[in-house]
Amino acid sequence: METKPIDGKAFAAGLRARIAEEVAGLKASAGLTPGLAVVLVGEDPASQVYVRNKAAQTAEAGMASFEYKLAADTPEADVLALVAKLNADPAVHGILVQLPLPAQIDANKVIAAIDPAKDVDGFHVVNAGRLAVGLDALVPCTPLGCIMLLKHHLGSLSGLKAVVVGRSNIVGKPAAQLLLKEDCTVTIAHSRTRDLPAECRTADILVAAVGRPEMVRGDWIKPGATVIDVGINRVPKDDGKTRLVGDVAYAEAQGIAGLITPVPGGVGPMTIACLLQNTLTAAKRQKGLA
Ligand SMILES: Nc1nc(=O)c2c([nH]1)NC[C@@H]1CN(c3ccc(C(=O)N[C@@H](CCC(=O)O)C(=O)O)cc3)C=[N+]21
Ligand SMILES: [Mg+2]
Repeated sequence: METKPIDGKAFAAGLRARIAEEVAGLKASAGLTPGLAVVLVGEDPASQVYVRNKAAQTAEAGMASFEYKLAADTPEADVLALVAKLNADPAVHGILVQLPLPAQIDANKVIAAIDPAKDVDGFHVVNAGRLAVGLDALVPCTPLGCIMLLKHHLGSLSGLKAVVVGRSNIVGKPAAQLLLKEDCTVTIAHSRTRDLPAECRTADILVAAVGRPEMVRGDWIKPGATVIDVGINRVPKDDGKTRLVGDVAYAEAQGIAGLITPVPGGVGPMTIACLLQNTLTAAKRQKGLA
C-alpha cells in the first residue's frame, strides 16, 4: 500500500490566501480590519518563535497584530488586567494567551477572563459548551485544522470509525466533538486505555495527540487508515542539534497508512491558519457581519 503525505503546509498557505482576500474585502466594504492580540508570559524560546510566526502571518493576511510580551514573574492580576483591557478594546477582535503559563498564574482563571466572543483559541467553557451542544462556537485551532485536512482528502467522514488518542481540552476533546459532528463513530483513547494498540487498529481515522515522541507504532495502524499526527516534539539528534518528530513513528507508518500528516509540515501550519480564520470569524460576528 502506498502511503501519501498530507501537505498541511500547502493547504494552510491556500487557506491564508483565501483569508487575506476576505480581509481585503472587509476593509473595502465595511472599513473593518480584524485584530489579533497575542499575550506571551515568559521567555520560552520555542514559544517566541511561534509568536513571531503568528505575528508575521497575521500581518500578511492584512490583519492588525498586537503583541504583549510580559516578564516570566508577572503576577496573575497583571495578566487578568491586560485581558480586561483587550476585552474592552474595539480594535482587538481576537485574544490568544500563549500556554503554558508560569506557575504563579492559573491558566483556567485567565481563559475564563477572556470575552468568549474574542476567544480565538476556543478554550473558554462557553465555546467548549457551544461546540458540545452544536451551537456556533469559536473552535480550537488545531482540531479545526485537522478536520479541514480530513474533509479535503476524504470528502465525507460519515460512518467512519475515528480514534482520538489524547483527551486534552485543547486537542483531544474538541477533535472528538468535531469528528462526531461529521458523523464519525468516535472513541477517545488515552494512557489508561486497555490494549491501546488494538483500539487504534480499529480506526479508519487515527488522531494522535498525546505529546509523546513516536508513541504510535506502525503496527497500531489499520492498513489504509488516515493518520493525523498532532504531536510536535523536539528530540535530540546525534550531532547535538534537535529535530521535530510527531506522536507517530512516521517511517513505520509507510506502506501501512493510506494518508498521513508529516511533522513538520502537517497539522502545525494549519493551527496558525485556523487562528487567522477564527480571528476573521470573530471580527465579523462582533460587527454583525456573520
Ligand atoms: N493559547 C495557545 N494556543 C495555541 O495554539 C498554542 C499555545 N497556546 N501554545 C503553544 C502551542 C504550539 N502551537 C503550535 C502551532 C503551530 C506550529 C507550527 O506552525 N509548526 C510548524 C513548524 C514547526 C517548526 O519548524 O518549529 C510545523 O509543524 O510544520 C507549532 C506549534 C500552538 N500552540
Ligand atoms: Mg493521559
